[in-house]
Amino acid sequence: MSAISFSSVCFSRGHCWNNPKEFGKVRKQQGGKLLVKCSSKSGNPSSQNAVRVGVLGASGYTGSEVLRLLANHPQFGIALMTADRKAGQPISSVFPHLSTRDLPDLIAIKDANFSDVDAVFCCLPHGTTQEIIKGLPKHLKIVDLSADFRLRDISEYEEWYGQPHRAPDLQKEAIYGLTEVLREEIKNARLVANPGCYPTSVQLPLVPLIKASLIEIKNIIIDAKSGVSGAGRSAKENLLFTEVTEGLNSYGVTRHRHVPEIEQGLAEAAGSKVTVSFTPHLIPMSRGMQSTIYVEMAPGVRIEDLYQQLKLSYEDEEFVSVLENGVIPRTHSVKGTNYCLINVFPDRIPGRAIIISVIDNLVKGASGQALQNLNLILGFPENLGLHYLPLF
Ligand SMILES: NC(=O)C1=CN([C@@H]2O[C@H](COP(=O)(O)OP(=O)(O)OC[C@H]3O[C@@H](n4cnc5c(N)ncnc54)[C@H](OP(=O)(O)O)[C@@H]3O)[C@@H](O)[C@H]2O)C=CC1
Ligand SMILES: CC(=O)N[C@@H](CCC(=O)OP(=O)(O)O)C(=O)O
Repeated sequence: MSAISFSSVCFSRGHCWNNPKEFGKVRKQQGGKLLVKCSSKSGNPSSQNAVRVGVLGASGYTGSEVLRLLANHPQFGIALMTADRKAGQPISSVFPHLSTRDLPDLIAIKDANFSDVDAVFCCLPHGTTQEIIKGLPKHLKIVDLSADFRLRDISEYEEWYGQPHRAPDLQKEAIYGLTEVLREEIKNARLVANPGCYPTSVQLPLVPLIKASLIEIKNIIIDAKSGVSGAGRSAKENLLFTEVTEGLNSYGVTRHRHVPEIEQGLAEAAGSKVTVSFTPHLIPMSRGMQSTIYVEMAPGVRIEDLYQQLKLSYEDEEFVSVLENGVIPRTHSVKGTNYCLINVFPDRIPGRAIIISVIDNLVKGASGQALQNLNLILGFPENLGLHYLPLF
């Protein structure tokens, strides 16, 4: 990263954004000074100005999504990509849709040389990640997409993940990466624990409402649904087409490992313990996630108060939008993008509200938010490389 100058270089408007409003936002965010330069070839690791990025677990779904997003990033070049079973293979044989990019072959982590790498996205299964990150050189900035550093209390990690935490010192250093909520802390982090997909979709609507004491912190019910890519790419019987298609499958009923992560974030917003009822479901689509959340409003609070609070909280946020009154968020509208769309509706039971939040589990729920976080850590505009319209 030493080759990068973060100041006084030009910003090619045509290449980076085509939306003058967004361009204006970046100017504002950077105090009117344009800080980065667009390289002519996205994702080119040899670019003189590129931050050299490693993608650990590039043969998995979130890893491949990082590769897709980085193809549109003017400053991050891919220096190395690792795999486990697929080590030694070119990316074209693992993900043919990425074969048009000039990318390095997949290698095993033990063969990776990080001396020339600035930052890594760690897209590995939880449980294996702690040991791997512990062994990485200290100069690396790390965004970890697994659950291994999300729970501040390591005894809680052991309880929910069924094994003792293997890097307690690193856990103390890790910053939880819910960007819109912890932006300032993330800017100074070396290791960011990127949130889980369900916890992202739940905390984004609930944190501002809890902070403003507009909803009760008891009786929160979360009914959540995920596309099948949420379960990763490795083969499992319950993920076969025949098991998933034309049906709805509840899982993790009464005890899903995202419960402590959700409760941790909501408790921080409330300043006291919060418990939630949470049931996830697998639905027959490849990507996308919806959380339908049932809450009790605080005494005297009206649905309009919830709506206005959410609007206010996210009015300056590019990636979280509160829809117009009455418009129902749909997973179609966020497919392939880093957006979270939210809306709030009055329940027919007086005093209760229904909140709907949608994200793409692989983007805002994983690789997109991870890129948002790495942009922040490295001092770039946080939306760099994240301008995608929905695939619908
Ligand atoms: N999928 C999603 O929507 C989300 C996932 N996450 C989290 O992100 C992480 C990655 O998820 P996802 O991409 O879906 O998972 P995948 O199963 O699709 O990919 C896992 C990757 O890790 C590699 N790998 C597996 N075991 C090892 C090991 N022992 N040592 C080194 N590399 C290994 C695999 O290599 P190979 O294929 O070559 O064996 C593959 O590249 C997980 O922790 C997941 O929980 C977070 C939010 C959302
Ligand atoms: C559909 C599906 O199986 N989804 C995964 C969650 C994906 C995710 O966010 O997982 P991490 O916490 O591991 O990062 C699950 O329920 O375990």
